[in-house]
This record gives sequence, structure tokens and C-alpha cells, in this order.
Amino acid sequence: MTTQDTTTPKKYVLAIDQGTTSSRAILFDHGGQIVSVGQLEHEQIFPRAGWVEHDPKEIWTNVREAVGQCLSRAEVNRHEIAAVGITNQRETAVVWDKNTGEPVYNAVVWQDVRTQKICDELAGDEGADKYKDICGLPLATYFSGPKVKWILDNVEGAREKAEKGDLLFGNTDTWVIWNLTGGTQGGVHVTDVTNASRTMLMDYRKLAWDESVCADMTIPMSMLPEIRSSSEVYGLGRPQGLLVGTPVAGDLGDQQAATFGQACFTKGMAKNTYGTGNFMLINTGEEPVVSENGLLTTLCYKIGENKPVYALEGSIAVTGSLIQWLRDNLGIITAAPEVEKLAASVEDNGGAYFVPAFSGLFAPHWRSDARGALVGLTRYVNKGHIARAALEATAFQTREVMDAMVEDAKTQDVELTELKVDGGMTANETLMQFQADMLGVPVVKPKVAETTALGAAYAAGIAVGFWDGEQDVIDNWVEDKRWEPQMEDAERERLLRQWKKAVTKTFDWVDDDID
Ligand SMILES: Nc1ncnc2c1ncn2[C@@H]1O[C@H](COP(=O)(O)OP(=O)(O)O)[C@@H](O)[C@H]1O
Ligand SMILES: O=P(O)(O)OC[C@H](O)CO
Repeated sequence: MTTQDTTTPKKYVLAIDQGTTSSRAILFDHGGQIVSVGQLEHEQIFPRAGWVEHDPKEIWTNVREAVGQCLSRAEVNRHEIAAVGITNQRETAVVWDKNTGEPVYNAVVWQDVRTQKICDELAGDEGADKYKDICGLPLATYFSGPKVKWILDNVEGAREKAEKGDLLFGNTDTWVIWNLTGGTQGGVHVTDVTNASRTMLMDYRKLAWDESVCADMTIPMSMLPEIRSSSEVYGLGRPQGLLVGTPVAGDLGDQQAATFGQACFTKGMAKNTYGTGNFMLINTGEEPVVSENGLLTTLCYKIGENKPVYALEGSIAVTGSLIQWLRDNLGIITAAPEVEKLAASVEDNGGAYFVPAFSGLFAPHWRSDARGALVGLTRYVNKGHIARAALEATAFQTREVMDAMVEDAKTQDVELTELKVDGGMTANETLMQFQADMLGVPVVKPKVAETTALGAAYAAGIAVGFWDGEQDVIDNWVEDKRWEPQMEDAERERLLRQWKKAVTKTFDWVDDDID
């Protein structure tokens, strides 16, 4: 049996951040400072238009290698590590055989839109909000439940195996934790409330799988992981691994982890993460709030036996990935940071607006029938304007989500006075200034920008007593940079008016005869 070393003093907590484009392992010290990082990218598989897959085996290999890199770079071994926390790209669905550990199909990624027909059929006459009262989410291709149904319906033999109890489902947190704790040799099959709240299968008030939704989606409940809190010991590292005997003690979806790492512990505090997509979460306290404006009701975190904390979320599918698209599909930049220089080569967007509805539009529109559009083009527009329009798209989309949040917040008596930000795109000064201009409130970035991994580390460290609780997180949070709004109101309103017009041009694009 694997046991934990309780004799060596513990100096660190390790976070594993299994993201959309890469898997990272980050070691943190007691002050919440980064000690070392390991990182590997994995392949993005696009078998058809609108389909996005990852290879779960590659992800697991990369996680192990990232942990190896991280520990060797710091010359730290597992005896000095108090606990491991996992955070992950949410909604991405993995289904595997519990007897062999082999996935039955690639992971179907959150951005994938293949389940449109399944969602339409499930909605029937009742519409996309059919399950909203149970799970807090609209029926959309984004969430895991319909993806699991697709796998069971389309992979030969999968449904029979699932019905026999041989298959397991999980988001990538569950997949990583199962493997980390032993896989076929006794791996634990768990998830936390935040990840479960993104499947459409969990009742967000009861924090339990909902039988009726699972039945509608024809998903055997034996496949589903046990729902646990975000901060408790789920199991110990497997004997063969580098983390043998180390408690695996934190699990949060990446956006909730960032909210935790940003110390948004009070009702009304909000953060926005600028990565592949953008995700703004506002803490709504111990009572769930139902949005009237296209936001998702989601679990924010649950620490051990404490009451759960809820959030409203505005999810934007495409932000940083639009910059990758400029790099990979248009070739007008060779690396993401170059977009800033290209955008600075022009004074403004030249009338061009880029609505990147590559996976339809998420919050606040939830239009699966939308597809991307670049509008306002004239002979005047050059690649500098396109780069600028691509950057501005992130800020405009964020403003739309913020408007929805402000509307919902009115009923809660909370006011949004500033926005905490993090993620890869916050390195872009032009974007951050434009963002503050578009929001009309200051945008504030912390010194440790890896808030996602930090949040997972805190959840794990709190579970084992390495940190005492939320006050430690608050004490460790230090402001790095602040952007104040500078734009005239009239100019802001003009730009937003044009943007809103551009958004309407993307609607109703997908016809029924297109998969
Ligand atoms: N200087 C920059 N300007 C604009 N976008 C950037 C810049 N640097 C990185 N990005 C974008 O940020 C994203 C990476 O951010 P990250 O937080 O690592 O994402 P994720 O965790 O979603 O993989 C990429 O999509 C990339 O295009
Ligand atoms: O891996 P990221 O940072 O792109 O985040 C993905 C989100 O969790 C999807 O909901």
C-alpha cells in the first residue's frame, strides 16, 4: 500500500494545470511564489470543421513529463511536497475503459460543436433552457453531457461496455487524478463540484448527479465520478510515479481555480482570465444566482466540509485562440506577442470589426448558429487593422459579458468597481489599456500571473494544513499593474455600437444541412 512520508518538512505545493493547449506543473512555496515550472504542449486535432479533439494518453504523458521537468529544475523531490492540486480545461470529455485504462475515443474538447444536433433534439419544444433550473446551464455544445452521449452513440461497442459498467467518464481533472493515483491499480474516480457543474449532469443545489438529465442523455450513471469538494485528500500518488505517496488534495476547474487564486472570496469580487478563451467569474456567495442575461450559474469552490460558494460566469469561446489563428492560419505574425507591434502599426481599427464566432457565440448570446465574420472591410484595411480588430474583439466581448454581469448584479446589490485579470493575453499592454477603456473601470493584474495553478495549489495546501485558509491567499495577493480608463465616453459608445452591429452579422449562418 502507498503511504505518505510524514517525517520530511514540507516546503512546497505542486499544481498541475491541464489546459487546452498545454499541461503545466508549477511548484509554489509558502508565500505563493513560483519556484519552478514544467510545461508541454499537446496536439490540437481537428478531424472536421468545428470538431476539436485531444489525445488523452498524450495529455497523461505530458502531465508526467511536466512534473518531472518541474521537480528536476527546482531540484526538489516528493518528500518536500505537502500536496498536489489539479486544475483543468473544463467540459472536455474523456471516456475510458476502467479495466485497461484505454480511452475509447479522443477527448472531445469544450470548443467542439459536433453535438449541435444532439442539443437541438434534447431541447425539443422546450428550448435551450430546458435543464437550466437543474444545472444552471443552457443546452449548448460547450458542456460535457452531450459530448459523452455523442461518444456512446458513435463509438462502436461503447454503449454496451458503458451499460455493463466497464467505462468511466471524466473531465481531464478526473482522468489525471485517476491515473495519478494508480489507474487500473486502484486509481480514484473523482471530480469536484466545480468541474461537475460544467457537465450539465449535476444538480447545482444538491451537488449530486441528476438522474433525469442522465436518463434523457442516455448516460449510465455508473460511468460518472464521485463528486467531492475542491479541497480534500482524494488519494495518494501511485507507487510507480514521481509523486508516490503525495496527497492529491485539490481539484478545481481552471476558471474557478483562477478565481480562488485571485482571492475573490467576497460576494461581488470578479476576475477575468485571458487565455484560449476568456472567462469572467463573479463570486455570488453561498446562494446560487440565476442569470437573466446569458450568464452561467456555476460552482465557484467548496472547501472541505464548508458550504459551497457559487459564481456567475460569462464564457467567451475565442480570444487568445484568435491570435493563434492569425499566426497559424493567416501567418501574419510568427508568435502571439508580435500582434501588439502589428496592431501598433496603425492608429485604429480602420473600420474593421472581427467577430470570432468560430465555435458559435457563447455568453451572453449563446448562438450556436453563428460563425466568424470580419466586417467593415474597405481597400484601406491592412493587416495592422486586422491585428487590431482581433485584439479589440477580446475587449468588446468582455465588455458584453461585463454588461450582463452588471445587470444581474443589480438584483444582488453588488457593484463591480474594478476587474482582476490574469492569463497569457494580459501581457499585451495595448489590449489591457483598451480593455480598461471599454469597461470604464480599472483593470488590475497581480504579481503572480499564474493564478489558475496558484488557486489549485491553495486548495490542495489548505486541505493538508500547509496553508491555514483564505486569509493566507489574501495576504499573498500583491498588485503588479493597474490600467485606468482614459477614453472619452462618446468614443467608447461609438465603438461599442459598431461592434454590436458586427455581432448581428454572424447570426443564422449555420444551415441544417451543415454538420
Ligand atoms: N502578447 C500577447 N498578445 C496577445 N495574445 C497573447 C499574447 N501572449 C499570449 N497570447 C495568447 O494567450 C493565449 C495563451 O494564454 P494562456 O493563459 O497560456 O492560455 P491557456 O491556459 O488557455 O492555454 C494564447 O491563445 C495566445 O495566443
Ligand atoms: O484551458 P483554458 O485556459 O483555455 O480554459 C478552458 C476553459 O476551462 C473552458 O471552459
